[in-house]
Amino acid sequence: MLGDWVVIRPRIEEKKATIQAVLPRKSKFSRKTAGEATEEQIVAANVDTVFLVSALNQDFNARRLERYLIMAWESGATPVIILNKADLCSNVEEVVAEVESVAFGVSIHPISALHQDGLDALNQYLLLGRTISLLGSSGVGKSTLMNRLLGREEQKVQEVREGDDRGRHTTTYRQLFLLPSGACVIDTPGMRELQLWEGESGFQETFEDIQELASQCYFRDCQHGSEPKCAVKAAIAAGTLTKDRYESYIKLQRELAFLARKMDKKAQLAEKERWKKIHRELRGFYKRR
Ligand SMILES: Nc1nc2c(ncn2[C@@H]2O[C@H](COP(=O)(O)OP(=O)(O)OP(=O)(O)O)[C@@H](O)[C@H]2O)c(=O)[nH]1
Ligand SMILES: [Zn+2]
Repeated sequence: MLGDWVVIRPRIEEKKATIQAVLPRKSKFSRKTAGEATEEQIVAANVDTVFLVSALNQDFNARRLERYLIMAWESGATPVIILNKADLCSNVEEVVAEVESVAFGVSIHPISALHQDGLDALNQYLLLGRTISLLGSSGVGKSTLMNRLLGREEQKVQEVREGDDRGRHTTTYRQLFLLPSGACVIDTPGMRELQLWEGESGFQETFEDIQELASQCYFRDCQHGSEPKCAVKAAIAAGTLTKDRYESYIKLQRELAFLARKMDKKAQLAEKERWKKIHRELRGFYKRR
């Protein structure tokens, strides 16, 4: 898996190396496999820091950022928000304040990859042995930033050799870059197509403010509908919680619940199959007696 740390045994004469062991993963980015099946597909492993890149010349989309934050927290990596194209924005501080209001305690760095402004602030994440990854919509400047970090225009693609437990080897070309500082950057198309997957704990962290409010509702199982003494509704009325953010919370909650139900169904089917097989085997066993 892209990002895995492995123990290798060099075979000097053959100019080859064998993977002896894969170290336990600290974090993983996964997505649903395409299509109907809800299977987990790991896209990248051991990412320490994920740069959530957006562009300051586009309308800031708080809802999209919330999704990205969920994925980042869920993966086990630490999210850092990069606001690129600061050169095209006249109210950077205003936007930073707006971003702060949806991303509690997450570091925010306005930069211009094109003009190499503000990049020094990123050095703290690019330490020897650390792995970072870039996540963000098309056109926000991820490739430009990558090239700046690399200190060269050309992206070099490293070959990653993987083996599965059957010992069969497949060679896949993915993108893992080594920076001059000794940090690794993972830039795979897979990271760019991430979909929500089991975002439960990431969801809790992203919507900490609403969770906190909900804990103050009079009824413990308050649905924030027609219940009296609802802290969530009170906050919306008072303007301390925006309606948009609350609606986004509800929408993402539904999405996650839907995913959970789908996975549940799959688990039930698998259990049924398992019992069918056991019964078949038992029948065979009694017949033979
Ligand atoms: N003005 C300005 N333009 C930038 C900056 N960074 C990138 N760009 C431009 O934005 C465009 C898109 O940049 P890319 O680096 O290709 O964006 P990307 O996120 O890699 O896009 P995808 O590969 O489609 O995901 C290019 O024309 C860049 O020159 C910046 O800081 N300021
Ligand atoms: Zn309530």
